[in-house]
Amino acid sequence: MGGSKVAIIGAGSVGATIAYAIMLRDVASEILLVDVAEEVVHGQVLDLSDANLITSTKVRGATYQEAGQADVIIITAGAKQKPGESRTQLIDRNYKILQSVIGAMKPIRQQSIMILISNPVDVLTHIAQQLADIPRNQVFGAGTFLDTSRLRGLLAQKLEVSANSIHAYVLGEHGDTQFVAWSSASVAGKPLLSFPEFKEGDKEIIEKKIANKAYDIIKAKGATYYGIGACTASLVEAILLDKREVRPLSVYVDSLGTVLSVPAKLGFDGIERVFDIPLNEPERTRLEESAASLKEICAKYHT
Ligand SMILES: NC(=O)C1=CN([C@@H]2O[C@H](COP(=O)(O)OP(=O)(O)OC[C@H]3O[C@@H](n4cnc5c(N)ncnc54)[C@H](O)[C@@H]3O)[C@@H](O)[C@H]2O)C=CC1
Ligand SMILES: CC(=O)C(=O)O
Repeated sequence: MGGSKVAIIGAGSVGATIAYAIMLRDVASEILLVDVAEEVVHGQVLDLSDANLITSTKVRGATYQEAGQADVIIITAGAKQKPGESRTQLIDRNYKILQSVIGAMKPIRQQSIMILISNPVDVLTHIAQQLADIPRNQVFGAGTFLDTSRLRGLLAQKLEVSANSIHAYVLGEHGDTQFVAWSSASVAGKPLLSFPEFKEGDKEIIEKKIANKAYDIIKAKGATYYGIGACTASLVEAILLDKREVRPLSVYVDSLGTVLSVPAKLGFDGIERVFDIPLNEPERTRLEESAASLKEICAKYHT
């Protein structure tokens, strides 16, 4: 493991929480923090380095150029939603920030893996794939991994089994057009919809709760960061340890001509395979609608 460097661009709430979660997993030798707010980087480095007794991961401030040479580059720089604001409403501000951040890191090391977190994550991933000058399968977004964690948490409570033992995905946009692939959800090889604890009416209630969760957290405390911190640290571990985990991630889907979340295999080389998950007719329609809505936004930002 010696020598793995993870750069985090944007040292605000999300960037610092991702750094902290990576440090607790002890999978990287060094974390490089970059932010336009130098005082924020200074404070985060001082604070995070106090965890030194329980981790061997070092943390320091760095330049964009150093970050561009890291093994994994995580982009969290940018504006966050105000209460009631949608993720897509951030696009104008965060497109400009992404352009300047990628430009400042260039030339990016050809083997680097880039993970997009800033919102709207699907659109920004698409743009980053065009700008970064590294292979497309090495640039992906956290997508609906966090929403899927939210889904499995709710199902775990209902079925009284561990969230890890539930196979179910939120797919499409990490945003308002996302949907749950109920028809393929299962526990112990048994379709979720066949469990007596799970009622038809639960689908709509659960889907609404997941779609609204970020809005509810932002209304209550201004930002979400623990969930994405934990999810992103596990993605970094999957890359550095070549775990080949299957996660719903923002990837380019050839058949849809855009970037959105479908299950994908993640390992040392980045996205190593994109899976064509079986969907019923209404779910297929929702995936296509999600793609159409993202394509409309992406069309305005083509480089
Ligand atoms: N994909 C996901 O599941 C999630 C995405 N997010 C997104 O993450 C982003 C960050 O959220 P927070 O950390 O809460 O915001 P924050 O405001 O706490 O931090 C953002 C940081 O970006 C920095 N920044 C701005 N322009 C920069 C530049 N050109 N170079 C380097 N740093 C720059 C700011 O100085 C600030 O420190 C938002 O877009 C938010 O919507 C948040 C939670 C989950
Ligand atoms: C902010 C955001 O994208 C989330 O918590 O899902």
